[in-house]
Amino acid sequence: MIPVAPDETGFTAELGRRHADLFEAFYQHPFLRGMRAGTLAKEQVLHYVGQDHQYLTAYIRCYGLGLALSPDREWMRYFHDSVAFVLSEEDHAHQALCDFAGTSYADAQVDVLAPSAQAYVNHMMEAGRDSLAVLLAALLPCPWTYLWSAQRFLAEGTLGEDHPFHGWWAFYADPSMGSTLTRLRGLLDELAAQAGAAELERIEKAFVASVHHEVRFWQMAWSLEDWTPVGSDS
Ligand SMILES: Cc1ncc(C[n+]2csc(CCO)c2C)c(N)n1
Repeated sequence: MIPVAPDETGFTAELGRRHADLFEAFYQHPFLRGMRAGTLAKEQVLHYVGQDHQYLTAYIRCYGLGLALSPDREWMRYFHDSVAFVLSEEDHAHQALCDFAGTSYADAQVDVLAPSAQAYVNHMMEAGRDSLAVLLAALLPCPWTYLWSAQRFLAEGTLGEDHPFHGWWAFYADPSMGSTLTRLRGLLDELAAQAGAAELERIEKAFVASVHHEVRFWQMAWSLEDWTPVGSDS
């Protein structure tokens, strides 16, 4: 299953088609399989929550970079609304995971980003030093992979109210998530239509790197990645 409907046109639709294999790798990663089956260990879920809260903080900063690059007030409104959404809403998704782990959100907080989360954050922040279009391309896989996965899983019809991660899946399948994604793709389509060949190449590179980082974020949580020196036994 690919993340683009057959009748969709435009630059981001082509991006989605060209890199559908990476979206599939995201969906099939053992961590997300475990989110579907409800079989993850509590420590894996908590590792994800702690890292993801930090990731979202960085994501909000990137919206701030977008605000600084905004050519007009319409763009500013987009970033303003987006900051407000992540700042006040996205914790709800984490809450469902904390409930599963029997931990408070406050206790799930960490102050050090694991290597893979740090690499993703660095990539997005760096994209914000290029152009508005490159920044949006780096930010796009975040809502796109989550929304597409949640809608795909819900369409399978096996998500009951009693699923341990019901709140998390329902949050990302919500129509308000859909409008965030549609808006972001529309803005990037607009910018891409005016971009030259060199910028288009950087846009695609930034997008592809972020989809890779999304898959690696699962791997980080799945393997409880931290800064223990690689190859040591402890
Ligand atoms: C690693 C990681 N990637 C994507 C999301 C989902 N997400 C984060 S911000 C945002 C955009 C608007 O809310 C979305 C969909 C996440 N939580 N963590």
